[in-house]
Amino acid sequence: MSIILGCIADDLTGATDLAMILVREGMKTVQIVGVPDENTPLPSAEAVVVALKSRTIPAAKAIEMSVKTCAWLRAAGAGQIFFKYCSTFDSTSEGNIGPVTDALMEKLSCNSTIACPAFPENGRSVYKGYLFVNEGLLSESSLRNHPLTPMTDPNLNRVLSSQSTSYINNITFEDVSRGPGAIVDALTQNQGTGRTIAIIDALDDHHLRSIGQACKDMILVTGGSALAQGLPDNYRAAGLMPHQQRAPRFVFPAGTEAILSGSCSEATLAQIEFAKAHLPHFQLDPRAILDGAPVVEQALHWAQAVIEPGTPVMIYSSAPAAQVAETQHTHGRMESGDMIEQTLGQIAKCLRNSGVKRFVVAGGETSGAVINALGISSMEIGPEIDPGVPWTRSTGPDPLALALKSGNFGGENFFLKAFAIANSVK
Ligand SMILES: Nc1ncnc2c1ncn2[C@@H]1O[C@H](COP(=O)(O)OP(=O)(O)OP(=O)(O)O)[C@@H](O)[C@H]1O
Ligand SMILES: O=C(O)[C@@H](O)C(=O)CO
Repeated sequence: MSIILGCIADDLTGATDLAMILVREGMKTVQIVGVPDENTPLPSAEAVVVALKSRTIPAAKAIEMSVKTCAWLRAAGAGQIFFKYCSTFDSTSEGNIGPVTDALMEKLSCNSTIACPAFPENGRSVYKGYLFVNEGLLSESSLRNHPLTPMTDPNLNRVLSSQSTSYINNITFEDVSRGPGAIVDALTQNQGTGRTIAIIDALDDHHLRSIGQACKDMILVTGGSALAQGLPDNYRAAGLMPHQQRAPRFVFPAGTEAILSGSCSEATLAQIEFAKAHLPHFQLDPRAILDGAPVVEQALHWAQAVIEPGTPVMIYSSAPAAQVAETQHTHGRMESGDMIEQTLGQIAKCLRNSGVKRFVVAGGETSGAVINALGISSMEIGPEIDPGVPWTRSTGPDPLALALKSGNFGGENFFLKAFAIANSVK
């Protein structure tokens, strides 16, 4: 089977978020982890989402990984490429978003694409080129304190212009609300200005579906996961996929359960507080990790004494912004982030070896580290827990169930809800 849509996601939780939206819209979707190569088997799927860990790495490396992935997806038959980044436009100031978009346009010989991070179901909207999170501007949300990519400018044109060599313009909601024809007209006005990225307003899913329809002939589309919801209808209209198909059955592997969190977002901190009242929990001390103390052994020793079927354990390094800033001040932002991620990855590996089969992991970078440590190379998508977060199952022998949660996603009871769903599926 030749694939229709090829997606490049800059982190792991973002990739599962996108894959779930495609599945929800009726596309057979498989997620691959890491840059695919000649040894990567071609999945039997209509859409392939490749999860990279390229959001916070140097731009040149992010370009290299994304361009290689794009070449693989094109060779596998993808007629359209989707570059997925965060709905809060998370990137370092040098970006991966601008440089990777430029490089993909170059690679695909295209002069025009769009950028739209809006995800209305999760409170992200773009209005007059400004990114809003719930009721306020991005820069007034907790994302201004993100441990790796603090977002302090809500003006997407300014952010992208500082990262990209393309011409950046805006298509505002007045055009978007007039429907796909008006959006195509607005995009056509860019022609002749050289390589152009249009930042498109979207306030609701109806806008996103119109934008999706307007992009049917665009070889490269960039944005948040919700932008993809309009694309499968284009493929159906073009006769590339059937109008209806049944989702494959999703079976949860039997075994014990664990939550691992390195996310320091406000949503995750509230979810941890909620879960602490119900589950055994163990807080990792970042200073001990950074000082080389035997933290992995200590966490495992604790876990082995309390874990039992039906009682998930929760191990977390998550801490409020002031504590994170203190750790970063003494040990460096990327360095401390990386060491804490590696520690959670090692803990995951040891827990798997001791019988844990169902993991909930909070945080995009943390999920990337955990999946790498577990050696997982591809995943199938299962039931939705909360908007943007599905259960997934690793492919191959001895599968694991994994729920990879973006930092800011999920309701307060997310961790308990995830296991309740897993235990209700027979
Ligand atoms: N106590 C801590 N002090 C400093 N850094 C921490 C601490 N705990 C975790 N970190 C680091 O903070 C970063 C959190 O990023 P991660 O992407 O995992 O979560 P997130 O940003 O909330 O999620 P997402 O990217 O999905 O929104 C990781 O690099 C993690 O190692
Ligand atoms: O788009 C989002 O907000 C998420 O899928 C994500 O990428 C967070 O890391």
